Amino acid sequence: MAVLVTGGAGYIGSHAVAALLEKGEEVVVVDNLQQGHREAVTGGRLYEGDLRDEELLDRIFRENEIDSVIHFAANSLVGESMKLPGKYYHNNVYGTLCLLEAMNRAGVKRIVFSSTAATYGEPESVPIRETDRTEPTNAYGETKLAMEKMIRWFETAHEFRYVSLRYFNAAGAHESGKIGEDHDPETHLIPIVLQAALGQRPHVSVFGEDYPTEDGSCVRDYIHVSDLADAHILAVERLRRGEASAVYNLGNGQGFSVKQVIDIARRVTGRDIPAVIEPRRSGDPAVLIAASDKARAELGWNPRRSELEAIIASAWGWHRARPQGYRG
Ligand SMILES: NC(=O)c1ccc[n+]([C@@H]2O[C@H](COP(=O)([O-])OP(=O)(O)OC[C@H]3O[C@@H](n4cnc5c(N)ncnc54)[C@H](O)[C@@H]3O)[C@@H](O)[C@H]2O)c1
Ligand SMILES: O=c1ccn([C@@H]2O[C@H](COP(=O)(O)OP(=O)(O)O[C@H]3O[C@H](CO)[C@@H](O)[C@H](O)[C@H]3O)[C@@H](O)[C@H]2O)c(=O)[nH]1
Repeated sequence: MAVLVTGGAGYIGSHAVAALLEKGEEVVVVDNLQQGHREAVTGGRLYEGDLRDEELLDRIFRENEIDSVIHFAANSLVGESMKLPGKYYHNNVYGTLCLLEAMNRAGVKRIVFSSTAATYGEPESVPIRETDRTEPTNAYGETKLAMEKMIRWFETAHEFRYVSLRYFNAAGAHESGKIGEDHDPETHLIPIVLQAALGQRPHVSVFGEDYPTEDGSCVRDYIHVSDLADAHILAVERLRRGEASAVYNLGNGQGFSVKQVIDIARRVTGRDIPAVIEPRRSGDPAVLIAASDKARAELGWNPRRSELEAIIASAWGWHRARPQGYRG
């Protein structure tokens, strides 16, 4: 039986594909390569195409013996979603609807879903637990919450089983050095900081220093992409055991401000990284830190690369070896 990975040529998806292959799983990927890279798919079978192409999805389910789906494919940028909410509703919500309908037609009812800390919005308390209020402050988080709820209704009506994984901020690269983060344009903090360290950017912009945090910049919980990948394997195994649907936070439970991330990157790289204070980016909550005890207890998840220095060093290894990403 194969696992279908949507968005498997993207950053986190490609690391999940690598982890599945390491476990001996058969893997099928569908990706429209708008953000993904052919080279990032290190094995299995790749279909280049869009989730909203129903005929393609039916063909994929016909041509492969798929028992579970891991659904990464989405647009996922907080800032962009505030300018182009329609793009997010169309790709994320309608794309997920097409996927669920195709799964239902094919009788495939297990799904692991890439959800996000952005579903919570401004947290009611920190660290954030899965039972806390979900009130997104950006259109991206709103679409992800809608996708989670849509999957729940497919459980009620069609006996789907799901695991929704609400990841906090993914960072780092695969230990093989073969895959890592490469977005165009890049908007994520850690790769931007490392591009500045490489001299590819004149400076890093710090979006806001008037947040109610210790140094005024936003605080996030950074989690290594390979630790995230491991959680997906555990989630597929949970669904195969026939256990109940569930929602899990995935983070390290430690918050770092934008300024702290830049300081740690200066230490790790030994390079000067100029920073410039700029206005807030629309849609950003001040603080996002995970309580992940539930994933540890129920999934047996054990993140092994938790130190931010090690996470940044892992990303630095990739950026230094591949300064042009998959193009270089
Ligand atoms: N990066 C993070 O820190 C983070 C945190 C929380 C949640 N997430 C979620 O994890 C998932 C993966 O994030 P990522 O950082 O790897 O993003 P990414 O952009 O690198 O990967 C997404 C992949 O999906 C593909 N894709 C998008 N829409 C598609 C469509 N309609 N049909 C086919 N392929 C499509 C893209 O080409 C890309 O390869 C997303 O769903 C995102 O919302 C990411
Ligand atoms: O040049 C930059 C880029 C980012 N930031 C700040 O750094 C923090 C992290 O930003 P970024 O790396 O863009 O990640 P988030 O906006 O926190 O979102 C990521 O993390 C979320 C989970 O927390 C996921 O859902 C999203 O898909 C993923 O993009 C935020 O406070 C940004 O305002 C800057 O100050 N300067």
